Amino acid sequence: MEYQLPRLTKMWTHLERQSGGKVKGMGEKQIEVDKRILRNQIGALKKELESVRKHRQQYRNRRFSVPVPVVALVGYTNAGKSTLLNQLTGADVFAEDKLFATLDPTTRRVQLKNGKEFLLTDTVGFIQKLPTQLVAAFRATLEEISESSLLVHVVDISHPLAEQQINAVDKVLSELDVSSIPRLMVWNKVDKASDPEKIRVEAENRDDVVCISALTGDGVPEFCNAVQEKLKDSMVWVEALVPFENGDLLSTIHQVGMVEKTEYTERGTYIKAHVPLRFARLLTPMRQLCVSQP
Ligand SMILES: Nc1nc2c(ncn2[C@@H]2O[C@H](COP(=O)(O)OP(=O)(O)OP(=O)(O)O)[C@@H](O)[C@H]2O)c(=O)[nH]1
Ligand SMILES: [Mg+2]
Repeated sequence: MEYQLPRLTKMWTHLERQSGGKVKGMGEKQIEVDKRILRNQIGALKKELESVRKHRQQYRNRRFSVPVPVVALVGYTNAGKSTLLNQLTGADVFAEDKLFATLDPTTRRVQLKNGKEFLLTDTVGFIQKLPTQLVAAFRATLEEISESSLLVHVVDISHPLAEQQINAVDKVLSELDVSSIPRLMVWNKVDKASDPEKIRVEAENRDDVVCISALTGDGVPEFCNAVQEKLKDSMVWVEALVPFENGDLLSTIHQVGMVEKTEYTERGTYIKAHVPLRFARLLTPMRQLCVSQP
């Protein structure tokens, strides 16, 4: 609409010519009416965007109180992000609509068979040359990305322009303040590629690339493992003594962290693990307890 606004005038020039000046006044009035309608619509949409934004902020705040890592799917439009989300929250992986699983329409809770879990956020697909006015409309998605623990870049590797699409996504990401967030690249649609074996070999030779087919589920377990490994990058190492009465904390550590060692002592459970930073803060008193031990 912002694109249309200054161009409205041209739509009426044919009328002017047709009726030789007589209707010119009328046409101009009509333009004013059209412009006003457009401006009102733009205003209403902006208000709506702002309320969506506030709403999502509230969701995120609530989500912050639960220390589950957030993984954001990013990528060029049509790369298969939504398909991957569906595949992960479908039959192979247990996913449930409870608590923060329904926090917003595109974030789902993914619970793996090994008891680990993370939140997976599907985002709006990127396109080349995102117009600046559109960036406002994408803001909610972009905010979601900047607050996640891991960015999964989904690529349609069967696409002839895959390389250019990767660059376009990287460019958008470089314009956001997300360079500190770990990344994982996923080559999707291997099933559709002309030479899947060649692509698999190439992916194996590279760090940070996992080959999958979101449609058939091929490679998805390996993808989950890679996500777990990568999430470790955003976690901190803690050693803590958790009193028995805080048993619920222990199960949360197992759910969201990577436990290396547990030992049952008289004073509680001694645990060594990688946990999300926010959660580590929660454990602070117990960490001191551990340090003060002889
Ligand atoms: N053959 C094949 N097709 C796939 C695969 N993954 C996704 N697709 C198809 O690709 C199309 C786009 O998939 P989406 O999941 O909607 O892509 P998206 O990245 O969410 O797209 P946007 O929402 O526009 O950003 C759909 O028709 C999918 O069925 C795959 O692994 N193999
Ligand atoms: Mg999608």
